[in-house]
Amino acid sequence: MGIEGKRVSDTELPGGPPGAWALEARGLGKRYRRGWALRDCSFRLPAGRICGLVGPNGAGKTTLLKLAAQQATATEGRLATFGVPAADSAALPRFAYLGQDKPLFKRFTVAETLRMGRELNPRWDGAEAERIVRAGDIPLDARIGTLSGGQHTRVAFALAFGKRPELLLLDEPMADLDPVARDEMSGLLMAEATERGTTVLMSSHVLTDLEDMCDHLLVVARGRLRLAGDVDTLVPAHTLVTGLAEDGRAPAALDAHTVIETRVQGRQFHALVRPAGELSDDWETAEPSMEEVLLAHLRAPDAPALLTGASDPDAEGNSAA
Ligand SMILES: Nc1ncnc2c1ncn2[C@@H]1O[C@H](COP(=O)(O)OP(=O)(O)OP(=O)(O)O)[C@@H](O)[C@H]1O
Repeated sequence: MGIEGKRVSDTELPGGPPGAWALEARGLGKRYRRGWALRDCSFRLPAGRICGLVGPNGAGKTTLLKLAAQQATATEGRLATFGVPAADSAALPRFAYLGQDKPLFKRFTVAETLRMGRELNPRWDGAEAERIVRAGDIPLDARIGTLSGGQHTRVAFALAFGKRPELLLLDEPMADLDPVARDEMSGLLMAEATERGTTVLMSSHVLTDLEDMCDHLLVVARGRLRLAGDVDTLVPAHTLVTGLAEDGRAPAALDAHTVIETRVQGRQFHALVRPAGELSDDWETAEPSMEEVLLAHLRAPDAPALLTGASDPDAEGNSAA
């Protein structure tokens, strides 16, 4: 992708065989009649990560998930799931997709829905699917059309988990769950990832959920990838800087660094930067939280992109595939 920002060199991940990447995109783009929903998107998502997919409304998150889930076809570029082209039928048993609308047959009962899951999926884990449904006190003989929004979501989760996928693609999965169900589902997701090595790619606007759960991030804005990498390399690549403003503006010396966002309040400026060397001793510095980094990038969608470590397929030493 046309990255003008700097890249942080890899510290942990090797180039790895193609299967090491749950997803690998190269120059991926999707154009609808109104224009490009996603463009020039290149990244790798290492297997086993819980990845938050973040971006403003209309950024291209659902489009990316749909391309990975065979719900849409790419206009340009390539996307692979565990080294298999994402549009290939061989990729089908390896992922489960929970879209925003979570379509289920309204006339089916919950039991019939789970039975359908068993018949369609060779690796079906009926005990797990039923456990998830029962934990929400949902009667197995209830028709899907009579369930509340949150109950409907729980059954959709049960279907997705029951499939025992290697990659879970979730589009704002928690949106209509109550706080207890949210907590339970996020616990399930984390258990899946740690116990089975399941990779999760999950879009959400709830930054606190992402901060609690995710160890990896993809940030998109205006159809372009803005951030990709492990939280513990992406977040420390940024610094919060506070100091005295000069003539009501952030000091010119700040321009030596990659400035994501600046604000002036009274006599002081506050900035989030990616330091390109030593920061002035005149300024106070602090490590930002993940939420602070994400909010700054959401407010500044045109900030230079950053892909850390093995996330960047075009970085030196990462171009094995
Ligand atoms: N089927 C479609 N036909 C035409 N345009 C579409 C279609 N689906 C998405 N788009 C457009 O593509 C762009 C990206 O949409 P997408 O749904 O991927 O965004 P998003 O990041 O998931 O947004 P949100 O956070 O609001 O769910 C938007 O401008 C949207 O209007």
